[in-house]
Amino acid sequence: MSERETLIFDAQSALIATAANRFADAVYRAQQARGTAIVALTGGSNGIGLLRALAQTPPPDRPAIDWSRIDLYWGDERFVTAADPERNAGQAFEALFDHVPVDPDRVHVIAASDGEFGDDIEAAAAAYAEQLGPGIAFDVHLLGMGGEGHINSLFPHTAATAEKTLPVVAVTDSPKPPPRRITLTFPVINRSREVWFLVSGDEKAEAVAAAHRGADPLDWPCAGAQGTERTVWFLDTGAASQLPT
Ligand SMILES: O=C(O)[C@H](O)[C@@H](O)[C@H](O)[C@H](O)COP(=O)(O)O
Repeated sequence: MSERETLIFDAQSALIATAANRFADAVYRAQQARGTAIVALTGGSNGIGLLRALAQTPPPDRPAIDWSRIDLYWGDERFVTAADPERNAGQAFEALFDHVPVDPDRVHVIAASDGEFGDDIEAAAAAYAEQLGPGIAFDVHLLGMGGEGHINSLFPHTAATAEKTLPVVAVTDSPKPPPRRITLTFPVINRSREVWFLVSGDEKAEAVAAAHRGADPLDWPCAGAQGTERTVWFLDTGAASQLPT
């Protein structure tokens, strides 16, 4: 039975600090249980803030992360050139992975528009699906969320959000720029053991409330993501402000 946990913090910094401690713990538990931890990362201020926090010296009660036994994937990526500062992967490397000993063979970035597949976004999406392999289950899938409820590049009332089979799709008309993106879809997100939402700001409150009342994911994509074991909402008071008390 999947559990939902909703944690509310006074400040974004406290949200990120707690998420970082829980992340280290989840990685440690996964590595103990299965030898490796498989995680899906997200961009945005909280997703990158979490990585920055993990780059700092850990507090004494946080387990040290064995970076050599972690498989890294991304929930979505902007289909821009490798050097474009908009790339989630580039931001993640700058924040953390340039500074810790990850195994390059376990870092699964989504292709850039000047990468192996050139400008062929469909080929890049198909290659990412190959990299995931059949039946992948992330130990933790991190998610940021937009004010209209988008997660990864799953926007309201779009084919990507309605996708029921393919694990990865190309988006070519994203309502939020840049228009071209590659995203994981619900069939793979919802095989994750744990799904964590990292959400701050009043402008996210309506979407947070919609997800908590079980709205239609086509209207509010955030309502469609759940972990098989646990779904955790890390919220600041602004983002939580429309939840029933
Ligand atoms: O791909 C994008 O355009 C953004 O990265 C976006 O999906 C972001 O992750 C969320 O809007 C949450 O962002 P914040 O954490 O900054 O609120």
